[in-house]
Order: sequence, then C-alpha cells, then structure tokens
Amino acid sequence: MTIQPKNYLVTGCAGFIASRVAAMLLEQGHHVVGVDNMNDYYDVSLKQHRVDQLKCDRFTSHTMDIENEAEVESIFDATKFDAVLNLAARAGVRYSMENPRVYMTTNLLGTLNLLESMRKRNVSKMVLASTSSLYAGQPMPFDESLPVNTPISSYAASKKAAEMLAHSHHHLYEMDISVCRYFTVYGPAGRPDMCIFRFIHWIAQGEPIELFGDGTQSRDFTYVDDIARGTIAALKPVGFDIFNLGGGNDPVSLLEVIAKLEALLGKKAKLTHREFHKADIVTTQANVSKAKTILGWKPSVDLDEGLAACVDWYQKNQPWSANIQLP
Ligand SMILES: Cc1cn([C@H]2C[C@H](O)[C@@H](COP(=O)(O)OP(=O)(O)O[C@H]3O[C@H](C)C(=O)[C@H](O)[C@H]3O)O2)c(=O)[nH]c1=O
Repeated sequence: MTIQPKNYLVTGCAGFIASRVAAMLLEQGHHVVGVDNMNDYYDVSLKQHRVDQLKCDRFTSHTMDIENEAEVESIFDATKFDAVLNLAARAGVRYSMENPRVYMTTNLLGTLNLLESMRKRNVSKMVLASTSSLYAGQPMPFDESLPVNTPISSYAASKKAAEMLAHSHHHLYEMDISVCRYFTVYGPAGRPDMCIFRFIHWIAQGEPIELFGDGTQSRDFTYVDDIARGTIAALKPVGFDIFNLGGGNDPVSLLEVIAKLEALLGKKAKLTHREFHKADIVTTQANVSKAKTILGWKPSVDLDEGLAACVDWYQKNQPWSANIQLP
C-alpha cells in the first residue's frame, strides 16, 4: 500500500518516546520536523544518540524550546504541518517536587504555545502525551472515564492541566485532540531517571540498586515500540478523546523486574532501601480496550522480550552506555 507522505511536527524528538515515534513516521515515508530543547535533566549524550539515529533527508531537527512562543511560531511559519505530536515534556515524577515550576512552563505553557500556533494556521490535529500517573488512588484496571482530579505529583497535575487546556481548544476551535496516557514505558535507549535503565546499570556494574519502598509496588510496564505505534495510531481524527496506552497485563512488581534482570545479566542485585516516595503511585494497570476498539491498537511485546532488548542494547553500546550519567 502506498501512503501519502505527510508533514509532522514531533516535539521532544530527542526524548525516549518521541525519538521512536519520529523513527516510525520516517520509516513510513513521512516528513518529520523534530524539536527539542536538549536540556540537561539527564545525560545529553543519550539524547544526541537518539537524534543521530533519525538522520535522513526527510528529517529536520531544531534545538528550541516549546516554552518560547516566538520560536514555536517560526517553526510553524517554515512548514505547513498536517499534525503535531506533542511529546516534549518534563516527565520525571519525583523531580517534579524539586522543580515544579518547570513542569508547568514546559508541559502547560509549551502546549499552549503549540495549540495557539496550530489554531492560527488551521492545523487541527494534535496527539498529546499524558500519563497514567493521573490515576493515583483510582480503582484498577484504570479506564479513561475515571475522574482524575486528585493528582499526587506536580508532574501529574501539569499533565492534567495540559489535557484540560487541549480540551478547551477542541471546544473553542474544533481542534482534534488525541490524549495518550502512557503506562511506565521502557525499552532500549530508555530514560536514565527511570527504574529499568537504572536497575540494569546498577546490576551490571555491581552497584547497589536504590529501591524506593520495599519493591512490592508494581507497574503495567509498556514497551516503547508499542507506545510509538499507539501514538501514531492516535493521529486518527477523534474530535477529543483520551486513550490508555499500556501493557494491559497484570502489574509486575519491582522485585519481579529485578529478578528478571538478574537472570538476563547473570548477576545478583544488591539493594539499598529508600523511603517510599510520596509522589509515587503504588500500582498501575491499564484497561486498553478503548485504544483497541477506536485505534485498532494493542500492545505486542511482553515484558521478558522487552527487558531482554534493553539489556542487549545496554551491552552492545558499552562502554558508552555504562558511562551515561544517572540523574
Ligand atoms: C528511578 C527509580 C524508581 N524506583 C521506583 C519508584 C517507582 O515506585 C517505580 C517506578 O519508577 P519510574 O520513575 O521508573 O516510573 P513511574 O513512576 O511509573 O513513572 C514513569 O511512568 C509514568 C507513567 C510517567 O508518566 C513518567 O514519565 C515516568 O517517569 O520504581 C526506584 O525504586 N528506584 C529508582 O532509581
């Protein structure tokens, strides 16, 4: 089947999820403009590595911040986009207690800048990255109709605010918005502020794992390629809708993940216990039936296969991967 190539703006293109989304769009023959502010919240060499993988004549990248209205406007002046995939974000849960302001400016003001540039130029489609962290305290499995009005981190609050802002632009200007709520995403070249990247590194290097709580907290871990496919499927016109993109499996505890990584690495983990973090959700499980029905999407990579791919990436990219600074 031949596809009609389109122009997509992918924000946060050096990020973990956005770089996979951009890669898949390019594989499909589309044109991608990627923007990223290349901030140093975590090791910039990893961000650069991801962007380097995207090099092709249909990909252009710009170092710029979506918080900067003038820069956002100039990106929209240069290209007529068919859709925007807004995946740029401040996304660390615990760091949002240390620096809540930047979560509001990037996740909310940055989203507003994009929505406004889109509105002025009649670009109507946005896919907005959001989070399962919003479901804290709700009954599982989480479905999209649950009220998510009691966020427990500034990060989750900023994402809820972005969802609501996008809804108001949908209502006022008929913009077409797909909100994707991601469930703990992992995969090769993952985020070094997240547990799977760090656990692999610590076990491989024989260093103690910093474990918040007793390790029985659990997640519906979701492989990055599944997430990227779901994000692209969410380009479908929907009016305004919210989709869980999650594994849709029973949640897996951190202790189970550690055991699986020990087996893959052939090494025993050492543990240092830290207090369970107040901004942390205890457990997550996605109901993904809505994404299945409306987007025709379902996850296909199971945790064992996905963890093996992460370990493989870490080992193949030595010694650089072992020197990536953990934030
Ligand atoms: C980094 C780290 C984490 N943990 C514990 C803390 C949590 O109970 C659990 C998972 O933490 P992580 O930050 O890897 O993932 P989530 O808290 O689920 O948050 C992630 O998934 C959601 C959906 C997003 O939206 C966030 O962007 C993303 O950071 O591992 C540790 O014990 N040690 C560590 O060094």
